[in-house]
Amino acid sequence: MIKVGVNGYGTIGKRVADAVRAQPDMKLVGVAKTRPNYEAEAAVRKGYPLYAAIPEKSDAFRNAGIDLAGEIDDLVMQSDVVVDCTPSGIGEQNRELYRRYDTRALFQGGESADAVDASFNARANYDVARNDDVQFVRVVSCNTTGLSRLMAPLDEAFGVEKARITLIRRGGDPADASRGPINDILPDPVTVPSHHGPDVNTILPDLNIDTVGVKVPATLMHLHSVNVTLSEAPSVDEVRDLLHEESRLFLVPDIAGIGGTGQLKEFAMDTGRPRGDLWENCIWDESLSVEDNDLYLFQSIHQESDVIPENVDAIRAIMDAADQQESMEKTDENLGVGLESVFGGVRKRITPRNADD
Ligand SMILES: NC(=O)C1=CN([C@@H]2O[C@H](COP(=O)(O)OP(=O)(O)OC[C@H]3O[C@@H](n4cnc5c(N)ncnc54)[C@H](OP(=O)(O)O)[C@@H]3O)[C@@H](O)[C@H]2O)C=CC1
Ligand SMILES: O=C(OP(=O)(O)O)[C@H](O)COP(=O)(O)O
Repeated sequence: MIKVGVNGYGTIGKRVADAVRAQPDMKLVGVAKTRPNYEAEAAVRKGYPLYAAIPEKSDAFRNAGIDLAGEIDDLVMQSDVVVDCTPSGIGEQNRELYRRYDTRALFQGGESADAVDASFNARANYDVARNDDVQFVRVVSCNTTGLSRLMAPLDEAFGVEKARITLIRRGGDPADASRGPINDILPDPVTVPSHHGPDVNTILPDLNIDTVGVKVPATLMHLHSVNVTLSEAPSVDEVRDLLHEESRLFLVPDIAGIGGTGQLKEFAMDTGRPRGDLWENCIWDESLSVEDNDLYLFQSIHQESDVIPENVDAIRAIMDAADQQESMEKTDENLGVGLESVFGGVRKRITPRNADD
């Protein structure tokens, strides 16, 4: 049983805590927060032991009538792995805390690649974390996760000569009031190519990729306009079959009438996904096209949740508790990852286990 602590219980941290609880081979030791706000209340209601992330602020919890299980040092001592989900840049400051107790730690995309021993994506480079010398691993950002998951199978099957991606980035998360209201369209970053390409190269070092980013007044999901020049010229159906086999790529069927991210999120909520989360890349099936060697498609990324299964797999990888296929299948099964439309014509995914049937 892997004992897991979550330091930082916000957009990502609360989802990681729920995902860890859903894994039979993991035990959630507790979650750490700095203040007794509505998210702390939710943690208590879920029965998650609450720890004071900043010991000097412990009284705020007691004064609010919330019993603490301890302070952050206690959480770190009791955990095999801590998933640091603090705001960008704070994770790096916590490294000494984890080192003090020889506790492995996962960081998120807001931390620098230089602050860790390895950057991680389960589909593209799972084994990079399975090394005794690796104490700190970064689960790359939502955009880099979405790009790595797509590029890995394309490169393996057809070879990628050059990828050019335009990222239409949401302006902020729905609950992130500090960044709204938003009313502009910004080249962001204005410098091109953007940081996303080099970030994908922390996962796929040899991939030839250029990215540009804009920010728009939206909060629900990111949208990627993808062009990939392949070494071969596959048919659209060959590309479709390849992508369909990937559990974390959802081909949005045209018959579903899903025209945008709002309807995608509605679909997720209608199907009973917790918080309306979409752990998968959502690729518009109708957008798939191949012109000579050039593949084009649109995909949407749910920034608040696509990194969640990646964190679960990174826990097993950093503990060397499972290989890539075993971990991804276990994560997908226990979390419920792998959207399939109920509409006719959507073939059952051939998983490695089924492939021999
Ligand atoms: N949101 C997104 O779209 C994505 C974010 N990420 C990355 O995930 C990380 C977390 O982001 P996100 O969840 O959005 O951030 P949030 O602001 O939603 O949550 C961060 C949480 O950390 C807590 N916190 C603040 N300071 C500390 C501290 N010193 N010690 C412990 N906890 C603290 C805050 O809780 P409190 O109320 O207690 O202060 C807050 O709830 C960042 O690196 C980000 O780049 C990655 C992918 C997507
Ligand atoms: O943290 C994120 O976005 P944010 O910094 O706009 O909140 C997401 O990880 C996306 O970041 P990216 O667009 O730099 O990949």
